Amino acid sequence: MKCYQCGERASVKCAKTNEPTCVACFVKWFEEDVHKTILTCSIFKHGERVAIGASGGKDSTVLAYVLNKLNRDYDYGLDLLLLSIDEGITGYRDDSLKAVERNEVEYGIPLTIVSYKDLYGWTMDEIVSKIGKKNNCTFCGVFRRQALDRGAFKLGAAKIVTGHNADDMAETILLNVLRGDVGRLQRCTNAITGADGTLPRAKPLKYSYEKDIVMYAHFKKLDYFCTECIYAPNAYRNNARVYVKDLERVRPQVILDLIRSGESLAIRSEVEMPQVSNCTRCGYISSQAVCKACLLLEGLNTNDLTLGISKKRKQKNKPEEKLIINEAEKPEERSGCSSGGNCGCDSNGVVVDF
Ligand SMILES: Nc1ncnc2c1ncn2[C@@H]1O[C@H](COP(=O)(O)OP(=O)(O)OP(=O)(O)O)[C@@H](O)[C@H]1O
Repeated sequence: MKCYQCGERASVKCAKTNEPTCVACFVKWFEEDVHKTILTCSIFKHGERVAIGASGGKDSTVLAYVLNKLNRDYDYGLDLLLLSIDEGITGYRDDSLKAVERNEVEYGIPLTIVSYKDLYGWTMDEIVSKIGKKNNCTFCGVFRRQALDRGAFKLGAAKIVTGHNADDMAETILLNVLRGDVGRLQRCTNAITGADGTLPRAKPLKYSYEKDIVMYAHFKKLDYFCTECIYAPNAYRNNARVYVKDLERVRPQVILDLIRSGESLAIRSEVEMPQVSNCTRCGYISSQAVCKACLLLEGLNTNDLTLGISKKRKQKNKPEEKLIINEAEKPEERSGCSSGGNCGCDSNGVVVDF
């Protein structure tokens, strides 16, 4: 087979375009594709300080490498920083952070590590030994989201970028449809979120297929850590993942189509959305008087492990949300994980935006 770009011998099939290509053309195409997303979604302003959420996994490693390259090649003028959150998971995060530390040296991007232990007084190992594996993703996701914000704020960053990819987006859209979570369904496709007062978060890989990311990391010999979190149980998200992968085998275009479907949905203007203010305890942005991280923390410190988890407690302030395509349904109350990524929590604790 010949490379569809240069006519030389093809050695790989690009997952997103389904075209045979040679390594050199694939690498160039992948970088240009991310550049195109950055431009069309107006992800950066020239001269911005940007914190890259660096977990040491494939996505954020590719993101850091490609952003660093595009920043030089296209003179974005970005001041790039690596920001890692150490959740305190022995045998998982400690190993993946070693990969980030090596990349700090290799890419010449300064790294800051913020730990749950320092911020909250608890490691995930300690939390899991107290609460067990059920709901632990809720704690981890809520804490991580806030930790990334706090770390980036401390660094003076104007924006956080994460390695969420097109497959993540497609799964998340599907999960939000399956749960009827229309508020998140509307938000989860945005390339930039955070208009509600938190630091803006951007996803430059939102149109990049996971298979292409893995291929790029392979061709560029990038140094990353490749293991699932030891505390992720059998996730409801995994069903969506398997389903999307099955569909992708039949029709690769399905991932992009799902994203475009999600992007096209809108909530009717008269629907009331949560009002955002500041947590009365920690000052962090929150749609409740006390933010979820403070509630969870209080629960841990007072042995009331339903605090911030229990559905009953949460019911009061949840606004009604309706999807434009369905007038009648009010979404079920749900508590849950805010990891927004591949957290792996089950259907008791689910939050599926980023
Ligand atoms: N501990 C962390 N520190 C900093 N950023 C993180 C951390 N965990 C996740 N992120 C950010 O959130 C994104 C999505 O995280 P998720 O847990 O879904 O992992 P993933 O899809 O396997 O990504 P990766 O391959 O980068 O680990 C990551 O790409 C990264 O940008």
